[in-house]
Amino acid sequence: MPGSTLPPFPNDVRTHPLLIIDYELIRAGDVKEVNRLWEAATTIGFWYLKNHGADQEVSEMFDMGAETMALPFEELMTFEQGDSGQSFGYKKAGANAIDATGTLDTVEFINVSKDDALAYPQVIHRTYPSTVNARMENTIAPFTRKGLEVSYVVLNIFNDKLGLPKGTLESLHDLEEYSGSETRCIRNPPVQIKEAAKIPAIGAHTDFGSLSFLHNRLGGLQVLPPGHDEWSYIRPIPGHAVCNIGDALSLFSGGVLQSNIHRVVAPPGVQAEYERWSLVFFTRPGNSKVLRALVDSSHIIAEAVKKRPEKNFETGSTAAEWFARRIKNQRINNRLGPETWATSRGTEHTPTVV
Ligand SMILES: O=C(O)CCC(=O)C(=O)O
Ligand SMILES: [Fe+2]
Repeated sequence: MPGSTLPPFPNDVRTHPLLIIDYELIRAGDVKEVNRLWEAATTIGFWYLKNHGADQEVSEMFDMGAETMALPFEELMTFEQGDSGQSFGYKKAGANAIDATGTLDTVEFINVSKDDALAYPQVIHRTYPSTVNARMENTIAPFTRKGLEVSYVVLNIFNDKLGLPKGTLESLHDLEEYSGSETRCIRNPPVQIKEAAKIPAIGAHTDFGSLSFLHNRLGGLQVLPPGHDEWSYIRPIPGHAVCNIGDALSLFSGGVLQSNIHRVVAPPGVQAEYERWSLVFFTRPGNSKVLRALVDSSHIIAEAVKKRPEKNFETGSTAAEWFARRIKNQRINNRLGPETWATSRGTEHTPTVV
């Protein structure tokens, strides 16, 4: 289980360094630290976050994940996401494609909606396995609140830097509006045969929403930094979250904020022999919000859009539609051919390396 003695991340694999941002400093408005966050957000869209104060919540969420994945498979399957584009619920390994040819993913995960977590015992979107219910109020809701708190701090900084009227990004992520925001606890089994280690566990993608607050114990997360043609690992650092920007913020900001492509492969070296657990809180816009560059509210965004006429920042899609389209078309049951994969894509460029 996560937290037990795990072998260290090896030193002989390619890694990409990320800026380490101090949450306490950005929360207090430290100008230098805010500028470092802005640099990370506008170059690669990934950074480490330290001093986030969520260690206890994270550890309990991993316990929730382990308890849930230990339930009988048949029971978990009664809480499945399904094929309609709904994200909340259980996803078995092999339910998603990881590429255009329909190769299957190897991870199972449990997604819990922020709306269900915060309203519990009221059911907003769906019901969950008993292990999730048992920890809804004491584990999942506190982690959800922590993820949202971090996101609002970061969103308000971006709001300022983008020259948007006060509260614009926050209102696009109105706590009161139902949204695709969710927690996800992921389990990837150890690789049995060496060959399998070469196949990604989660295929190359950009995240669907605005901000992701990710916690890793073992390696396996890789990024393809802008201008690079080789994947690099992100080295997990104990107590540090990895934060990244998703499609929605990239679109709202006219591409100023970077939604970078990433994937998950087997952990490197001897770490491959261990189960890989990861945990994410995804902050996504309110369901009704239209994904488009906020050109009318910020001259910075208007200028950025003008400079990139080849890019479409007018999706004509609400956050709910964007999200459902991506989820639905990566489900293997919905696959008709490579075009289904293409329909599941967001703002990511097509990587030329595999
Ligand atoms: O497990 C990880 O490290 C990353 C997971 C991820 O990229 C995702 O669920 O979107
Ligand atoms: Fe991701």
